[in-house]
Amino acid sequence: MPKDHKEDFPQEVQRLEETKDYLEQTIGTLLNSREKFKEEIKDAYLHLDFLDSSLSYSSIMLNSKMLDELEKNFALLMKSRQKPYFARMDLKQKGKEQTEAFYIGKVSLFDETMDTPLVVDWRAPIASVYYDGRLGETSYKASGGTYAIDLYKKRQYTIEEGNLQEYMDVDISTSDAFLQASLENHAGEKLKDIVSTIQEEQNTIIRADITKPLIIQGVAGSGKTTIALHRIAYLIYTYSDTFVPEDFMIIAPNHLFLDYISGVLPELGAERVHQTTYIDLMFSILGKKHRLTDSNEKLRFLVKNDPAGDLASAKKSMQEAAAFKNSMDMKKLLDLYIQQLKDTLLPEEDFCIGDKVLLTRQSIHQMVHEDFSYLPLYKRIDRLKKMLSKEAKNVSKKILASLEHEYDVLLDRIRSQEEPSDQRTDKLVSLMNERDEKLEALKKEVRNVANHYIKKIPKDTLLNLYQSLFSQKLLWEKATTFSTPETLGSLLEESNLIFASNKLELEDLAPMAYLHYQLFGLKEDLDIKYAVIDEAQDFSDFQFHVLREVLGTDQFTILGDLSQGIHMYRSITDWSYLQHHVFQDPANYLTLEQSYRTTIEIMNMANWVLSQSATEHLLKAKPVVRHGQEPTIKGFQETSQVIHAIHEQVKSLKEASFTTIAIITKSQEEATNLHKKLVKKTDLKPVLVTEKTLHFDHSIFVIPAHLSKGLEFDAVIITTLEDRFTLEALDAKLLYVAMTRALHRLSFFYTEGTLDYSIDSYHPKELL
Ligand SMILES: Nc1ncnc2c1ncn2[C@@H]1O[C@H](COP(=O)(O)OP(=O)(O)OP(=O)(O)O)[C@@H](O)[C@H]1O
Repeated sequence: MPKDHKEDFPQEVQRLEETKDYLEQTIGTLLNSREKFKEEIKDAYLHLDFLDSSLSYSSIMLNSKMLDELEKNFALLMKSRQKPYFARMDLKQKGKEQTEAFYIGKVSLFDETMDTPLVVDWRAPIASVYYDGRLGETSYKASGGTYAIDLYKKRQYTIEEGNLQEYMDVDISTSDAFLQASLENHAGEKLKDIVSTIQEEQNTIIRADITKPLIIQGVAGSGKTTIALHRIAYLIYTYSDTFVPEDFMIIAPNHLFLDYISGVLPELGAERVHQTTYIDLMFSILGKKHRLTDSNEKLRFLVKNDPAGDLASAKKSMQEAAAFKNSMDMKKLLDLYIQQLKDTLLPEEDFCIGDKVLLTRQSIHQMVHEDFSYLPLYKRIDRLKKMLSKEAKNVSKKILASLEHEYDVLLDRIRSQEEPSDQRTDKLVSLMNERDEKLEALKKEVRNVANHYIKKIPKDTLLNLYQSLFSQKLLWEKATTFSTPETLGSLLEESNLIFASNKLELEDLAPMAYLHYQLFGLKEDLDIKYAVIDEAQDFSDFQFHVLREVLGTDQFTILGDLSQGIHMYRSITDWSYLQHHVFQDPANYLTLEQSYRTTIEIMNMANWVLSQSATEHLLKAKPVVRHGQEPTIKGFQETSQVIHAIHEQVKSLKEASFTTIAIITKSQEEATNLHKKLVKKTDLKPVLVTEKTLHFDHSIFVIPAHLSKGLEFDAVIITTLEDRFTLEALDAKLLYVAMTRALHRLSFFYTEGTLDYSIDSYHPKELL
C-alpha cells in the first residue's frame, strides 16, 4: 500500500490519542454508572416489600434496563479501543463557511464538553457520503431533506491495536487499494464485517428504501450475505424508534451457514436478531417438528450420471412433481381444497332446543362464512361455539319459563276442577315430577346444545387434513394438468408412501404452512417485522408467497444468485413473479455484478464453466482486479493417485499459510467415500461436512458442492472420483458454486472420465 500524505501524520496520531483519551474517559464514566446501577438494584432488592413493592420493583426494572443498555455500549466501546475509526472525510456544508472533518467508525463518540462528534457511526446519514461520494459537489439525505455539500477529502486509516500505522487519501484512482488489501487476506472461520470498504453499489443496497421489499440478484461473491447483515445493522440503527433487533429474522439455508455468518452482527453492535433456517421456520409455523426425508435425495438422483439416458423420463417426472408442490398451482389446488372444506364444514341443520329453532342453518352459514370471514376457518368454529352457547342461554330462560307456565296452568286446572283426594294429590305430584324432570332435561340440553351442534362439524389435525388431499385425485385434476397422467399418479403414490412411513418431504412444508395459516391461523409468538432471505434462488414463488403471508409483512430483503440455483428443479428461474406479484406493491430490484471473493483467474474459469452449458442468459460475474494463480487441473488413472495429489496439494497450501481448505465433491456419497480414503491414507484429518454439521470451525473440509453454497475457503480442491460433472445445467451450476468458493487457489483433481468440461482445452487468456 503506498505511503503518502505523511505530512499530516503527527496531527493524525494526536487526533487518535485524543479520541482514545476521550474513549477511556467515557468507559470510566460507564464503569462508575455500572457500579451505581448495580448498587441501586441491590438496594431495591433489600427493600423489596412483597406487600407494597411497586416502588422497589420499578426501581429494579428501570435500573436493570439501563444496566443492560450500558453493558451493550460498554462492550462496543471496549471493542472500539483497538480502532476507534477507520476513515475521515472533510467537507463543507452548503451555506457554511468552515470545513468540518468527520471521523467514521463502528461506534459513535460524542464529546459533550465541546458539543462535537468525535466519531460518527458508519450508519449515520452523513457517513453515506464517504461510501458514495466522489470528491467535489455531492449530497446526502437526512430527516427527509437533502443536504448539498462539497467533499474535499476522503482518508482511510490503518490502525492496529490502537496505533496508527498509516493513512491514505482516496480518490478515484486509489480507492481500491484498501479493498485490495482487505481481499488479499485469508479466510477466517467466520464471515467478516466490511464497514471500512463498503462499495458504492453495496451502500445503495444497505441504505435502500425500507418501505419497499428489496430483491438483490448478485453474482457469486458479490457480498450479498455480508451486505444483508450490514443492512440489518443499518436499519436497527436508523429506525431504532420502530425496530428492536428481535423484530428481524434472517432465513438461511442451514445451521452451518448460520454459524459461519454468526460473527458479523455482534461485531456491528446488532445482536438478538432471529436467525433460522427455512425448515426450522416452517416447523415453528406448524407448531411441530416433522420427520423429513433426506432433502438432497432428489438432487442426488437428478444429478446421477446416466449416459444411456435410461433415467431421463423418471428424472423429468420427479422434477415436475417436486416443482408442482412448490408452485403457484399448488396454491390453486390448496385454495380449491380449502373451499371444499368450507362447503362441507357446517351441518345442514338448524340450531334447535327441542323443536324450537334458535338459529336457522342459513343464518349460521352467514355468520361463519361472512361475519367471521376475517378469521381462519377453524378459528371461526370456536367463535361460532361461543355464539351458540350465548344464544342457547338467552333463549333458555324463556323456554324454561314457558314450560313452567305450561305446567302451572295444568296444575291449577286440576286444583280448581278436582276435589281434594289422594288421587288428585297423586296426579299433582306426578305432574310436578314430570315438570321437574323436563326442566332438568331442558337445562341439561341448554348446557350441551352448542357442544352437540359443534361436534357435528368435522375437525381434524393439520397433518390428516393435508394428507387426505393426496387421496383426492379429482381435485388435483381440476386444479392442474401434468405433462403425462402418470406424473400425477406417481406424485400421489410416492407422497402417500412417504406419509405412510411417518415422514414428509421438504416440498410439503410450504403447502402445509399455507394450509395451517388458512385453517388454524398463526401462533402469536411469531412476531417478525422484517425478514431477510439469503440464498433465495433456492426458494419457489409459492414459498415466497407463504412466507409473506405467514409473517404478515411486506418488509423483506431477498438476496440470491440464479447462477447458483442448484435446486432449480423446484425453485425460481427468474425474479419477475416475486418482484411483481407476491407483495402488495412491486419490490425494488437491484443487481450486483462485481465479485469480490475470488481472483480474476478463478472467476474467468467459473464463468467459462457456466457458458459451457445452457445457462448463457445468466449474469456473468466481473471480478475485482485481483490476480492469483491459474487454477490447476490434473486427471489421473487411479483413485490412489488422486488421494496422493490432494495430500501433496494440501501440504503445500498449508506451507503457503492458507488456513481454510475445502475439498469439494459433486455428491454427499462421494464426499463420504473420499473422506474415508483421506483419513485412511493420509495424515490430513479433514472434517466431513454433512447436512447435520453445525459449526464452521475447522481448517480442512471435505464437503459436497450443495453444502458449500454461501461459504468460502482460502483454497478449493474440486475432486471427482466417480460422480461425473456433465455439461447439464444442474451440474454446471453445482460446479460453478464449488469453484466460486475459493478466495485464492483452485485445483481440480479427477479420475479420467469424470469431468466433461475438457478443461484442458480451456484458454484463460481468451477471456481476460
Ligand atoms: N466491499 C467489500 N470489501 C471487502 N470485502 C468484501 C466486500 N464485499 C464483499 N467482500 C468479501 O467478499 C466475499 C464474498 O462475500 P459474501 O459471502 O457476502 O458474498 P455472496 O454474494 O453472499 O457470495 P455467494 O453468493 O457466492 O455465496 C467475502 O469474503 C466478503 O468479505
